[in-house]
Amino acid sequence: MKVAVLGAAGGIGQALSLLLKTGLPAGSELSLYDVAPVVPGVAVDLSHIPTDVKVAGFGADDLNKALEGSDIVLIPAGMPRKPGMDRADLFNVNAGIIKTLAEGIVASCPKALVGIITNPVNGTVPIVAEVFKKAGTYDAKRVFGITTLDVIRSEAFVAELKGVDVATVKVPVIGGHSGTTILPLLSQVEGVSFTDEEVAALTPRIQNAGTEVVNAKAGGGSATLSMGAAAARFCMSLVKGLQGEEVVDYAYVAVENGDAEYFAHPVRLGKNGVEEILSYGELSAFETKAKNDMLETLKKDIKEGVDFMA
Ligand SMILES: NC(=O)C1=CN([C@@H]2O[C@H](COP(=O)(O)OP(=O)(O)OC[C@H]3O[C@@H](n4cnc5c(N)ncnc54)[C@H](O)[C@@H]3O)[C@@H](O)[C@H]2O)C=CC1
Ligand SMILES: O=C([O-])CC(=O)C(=O)O
Repeated sequence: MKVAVLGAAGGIGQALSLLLKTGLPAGSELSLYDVAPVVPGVAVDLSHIPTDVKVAGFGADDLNKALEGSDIVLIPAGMPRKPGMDRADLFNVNAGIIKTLAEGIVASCPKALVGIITNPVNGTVPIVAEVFKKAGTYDAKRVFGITTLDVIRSEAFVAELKGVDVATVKVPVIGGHSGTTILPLLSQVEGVSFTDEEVAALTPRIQNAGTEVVNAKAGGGSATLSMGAAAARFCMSLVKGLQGEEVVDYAYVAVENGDAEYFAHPVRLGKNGVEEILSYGELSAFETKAKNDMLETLKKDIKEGVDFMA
């Protein structure tokens, strides 16, 4: 199994790479790529951890070498937010970065499963899909926007609020990955119930959790450690799927006849990436309204990504 991390020298990239060095199956290869000159050092540093995962670092000119033969490519490359910015404000800077990296994937590992972390995820995922379509290598089953951070935050906040063991909490989160497009389905959380007031307070807390971190870091970036943990967890789901295990996880994927062209759903993962897009089930009246209210924003975000490549 070869996993490439593009943007590996950044805040997310380093945390994620550490978790993959200690968590990938024995015999795996971890390929670290970044334009920052520190990346070979990150690889050397990680290589001193005694696990059976081989690490190599690749600088700016070696994207193709970094990607060659990759089964999974995770992309946390690009600029993070500062206080006062929305994720959408990152589009102009990050769209070009994502396009270049997607072109590298076309050239070097067109069959890889690709997990996109770079914001705004609502728009960067369509860019990657459009690059692959242009090249004739697009397979909707292999392209994922990673929304796992919304899921793990929901688990943490629900466990905290209800005083239950966090290991037992499962919270479906659908939609997109910014503001109101993030829709946690609290009505479907098993074993606990919420008052209307709790739903009305917890839903926006989950939706604004990224901003909570951005403000607390006071200009020093956005979530990196929790995102590293989230991306590592999602990567392990992809790995298990590739190894033939049946896994269900949440991700922002292309859906036919869905709420929008891309929408986070529960998906059954397997050897080809998405084996099946599962229904998100029944929504409460609160969730139905929240979903209907956010679709215009989500569709606009998606269109921005598609138009960038037109
Ligand atoms: N999907 C999600 O839930 C989340 C997404 N993010 C997003 O992830 C991205 C990265 O965030 P951080 O790691 O905090 O930023 P960072 O600034 O710490 O790291 C970004 C890295 O990307 C590298 N980079 C820039 N252009 C590149 C290129 N063309 N090729 C390869 N590497 C390149 C930089 O050199 C840097 O090392 C941001 O866009 C942020 O908004 C952040 C948190 C959660
Ligand atoms: O809020 C941000 O800019 C980073 C992010 O996507 C998150 O933490 O969910």
